[in-house]
Amino acid sequence: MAERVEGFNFEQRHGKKRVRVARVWKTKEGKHYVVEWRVSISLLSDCVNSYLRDDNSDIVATDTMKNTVYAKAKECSEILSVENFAIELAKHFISFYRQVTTAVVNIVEKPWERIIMDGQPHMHGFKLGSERHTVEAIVKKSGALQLTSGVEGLSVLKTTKSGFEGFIRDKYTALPETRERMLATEVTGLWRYSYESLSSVPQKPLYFMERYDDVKRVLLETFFGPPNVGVYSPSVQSTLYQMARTTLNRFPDIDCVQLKMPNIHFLPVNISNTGGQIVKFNDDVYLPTDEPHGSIQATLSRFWSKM
Ligand SMILES: O=c1[nH]c(=O)c2[nH]c(=O)[nH]c2[nH]1
Repeated sequence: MAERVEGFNFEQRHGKKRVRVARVWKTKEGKHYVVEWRVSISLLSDCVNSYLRDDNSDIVATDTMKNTVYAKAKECSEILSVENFAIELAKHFISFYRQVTTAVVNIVEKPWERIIMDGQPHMHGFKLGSERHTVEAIVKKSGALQLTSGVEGLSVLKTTKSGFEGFIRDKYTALPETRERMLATEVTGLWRYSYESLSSVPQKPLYFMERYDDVKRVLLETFFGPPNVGVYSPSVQSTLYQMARTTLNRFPDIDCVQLKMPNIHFLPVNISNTGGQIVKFNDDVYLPTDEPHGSIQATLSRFWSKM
């Protein structure tokens, strides 16, 4: 949203980043639910006078934005998905302030999972899982919506059914071709929902929580293949594409999927000394590494998607 000021193009936004809030809900039977969110808000608003004329009369203070996170968390008397909370917050900013034209709310949910003890779900005990659920809700004054959910830190590894062959060989190429290697990555995924207005969002409070679990399941099933036989991966690229394609085919209300899948290398270990070979690699002993890593990402969207 650029505007012209003093003969320049000018774009601005302001907000509060990384506001941390936890919310607990308790049923009459004593079962507790907890979420922990890291909320970032960014407002596009008509407040150019604060930049140009030392006039803050159109500024929503970022401190007020922070307080609003806690006030809205308090107001949510029933458990709700992180998507619905993001939409509620954004809706507040665009409807409460005449100056605000667009609200952008990003939230990362910390993966607190209910503890199971002796096969029994604990009433109020939780442990931290690994991957994080993310959301971005962009809401305009008109009620137009862009809703993108995601997962980050989804670390996965398979010990076989992966290879890499037929790539370009030149004077700098040393990598042998293989049909047997480890495949490890940390998936970052984003998927954009097709709901393009506040009024079209499904009303069920836990709809997007279920979707998140379902999308994750599809991503994992496609990566690993069936439990007993797996599925062969000819490259990270091919597996990534299958994961994105299956997601779009399975979920009609998702228009666009972006996946980032770094290729995290496990190097074969071979060690020799003058006396001979100490360790000979036989698809068994590896050197795990973080860096350098391959970087592979792609976005797949339906023809009519705007992303
Ligand atoms: O699946 C892979 N894709 C690549 O692009 C690549 N490049 C590389 O060195 N190893 C691999 N593996």
